[in-house]
Amino acid sequence: MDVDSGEEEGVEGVEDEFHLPTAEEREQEKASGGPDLHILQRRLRECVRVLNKFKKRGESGRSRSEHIETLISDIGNYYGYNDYLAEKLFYLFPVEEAIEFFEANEVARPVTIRTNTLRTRRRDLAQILINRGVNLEPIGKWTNVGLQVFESSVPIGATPEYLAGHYMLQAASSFLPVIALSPQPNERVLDMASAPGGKTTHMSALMQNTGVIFANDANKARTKSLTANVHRLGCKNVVVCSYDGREFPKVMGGFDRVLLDAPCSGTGVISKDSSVKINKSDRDFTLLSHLQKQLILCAIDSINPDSKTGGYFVYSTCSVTVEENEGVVDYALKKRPNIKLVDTGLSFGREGFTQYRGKTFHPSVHLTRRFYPHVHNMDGFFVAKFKVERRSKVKAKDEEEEDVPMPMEFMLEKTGATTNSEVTAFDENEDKKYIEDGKRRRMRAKGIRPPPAGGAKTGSSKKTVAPEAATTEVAADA
Ligand SMILES: C[S@@+](CC[C@H](N)C(=O)[O-])C[C@H]1O[C@@H](n2cnc3c(N)ncnc32)[C@H](O)[C@@H]1O
Repeated sequence: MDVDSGEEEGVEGVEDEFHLPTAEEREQEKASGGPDLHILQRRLRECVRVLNKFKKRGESGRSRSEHIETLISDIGNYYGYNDYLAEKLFYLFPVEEAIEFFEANEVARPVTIRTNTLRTRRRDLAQILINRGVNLEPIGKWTNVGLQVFESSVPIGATPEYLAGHYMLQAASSFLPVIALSPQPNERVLDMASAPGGKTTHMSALMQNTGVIFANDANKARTKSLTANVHRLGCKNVVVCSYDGREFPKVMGGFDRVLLDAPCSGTGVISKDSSVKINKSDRDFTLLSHLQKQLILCAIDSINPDSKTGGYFVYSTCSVTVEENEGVVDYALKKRPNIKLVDTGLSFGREGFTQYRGKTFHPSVHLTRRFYPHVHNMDGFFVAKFKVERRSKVKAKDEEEEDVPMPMEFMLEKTGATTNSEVTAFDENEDKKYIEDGKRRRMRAKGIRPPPAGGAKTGSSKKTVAPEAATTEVAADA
């Protein structure tokens, strides 16, 4: 559908006849089998146009939220989403862009392949495939192994080169978390949810078949295709295993790098699997984000913070919802004071949300990256990269300045206070013991032996404790 924002005044004459149906009229419409396609198309276009300049174009007596309600319901009907998901996805974007997103989900993404550098070079692979009648081109400057297939006179998943493991049929978005993780030769790496192995085999190639990758997946049946891909692509540094990711690091730990390409709702890959449009409910998102939060902590705890070459962790999903992405990342930051977000190293992608519909995330969440079908012509995707440090180092670091300033919500969260006034109205007498303990700990950290407990002077009782001091103390204990 072509979304016309109606910026030109010339179209106003025709558009003025538009009438937003009342709730009653919409009920009647529903009862008679829903509005026909042309009415829906027109209404979608008109609602977008009105919402773009609501003050000027809004129907008198009808609110902005009435227009939005109708628009979301019409999006659901027109593109075939349940109301719940239509609304959830709609609010990710400005009005006009939301329509572009829903439209892009109706179009298949380009077919892309990843050259397996363990077996060949991209230039050689491209030449052989061109000779077989495949029309292709490098995907973009950001990858030196990807090729986009425009058309092919042979089935791209059954050429002799495919069978010999010279390439992997892989969505362009799937390259991104591996590029961000950037595993190095001779490292010990965990791919916590790895089947069918697109990312595992990519990592194996970047590590030049050295070191070791534990390719895990909880679903044993799916590890068959994982093992098959590992063999076909000639990856000799991969050990396949099947544990629930939540059993790590008990089963294994001490990794230089970990990738958690988490199980997710798949709202980024609707063009591939349109069943997502109707089969996801509120409960699914609650359960998924709960699992993702459990997995992310286990992934973080599986990393060796003393790794000489790494100490990095990447979290990714093929979903665009905030609770599966920024919400999970923010949760991990709160639960593990020894991690920080770092730049993904990816040259494109939109910044992650630091605020969303009344929720505020840690400011460093802007370092995460979002990818969209209508913007980047690839599946919807999310990538976050963390550096994991020793917990004791974090204690020492608390004496220094934070890399990223802590917003008030975080101070409250970490101090256990629930309102701003609880921090500022700090009762020094009541908390004397804790202040003393804090001072003694800081002295010990600086190598000074503190006076015996109870004997130290706490200074003027009027002196207020800076919220930062309260925060770092709690963080150091966490
Ligand atoms: C997005 S897919 C992984 C795709 C894979 N990384 C690739 O590139 O080919 C998510 C995977 O998580 C696995 N999974 C689901 N729950 C899990 C759990 N609790 N622990 C480990 N893996 C899990 C699923 O079986 C699925 O294969």
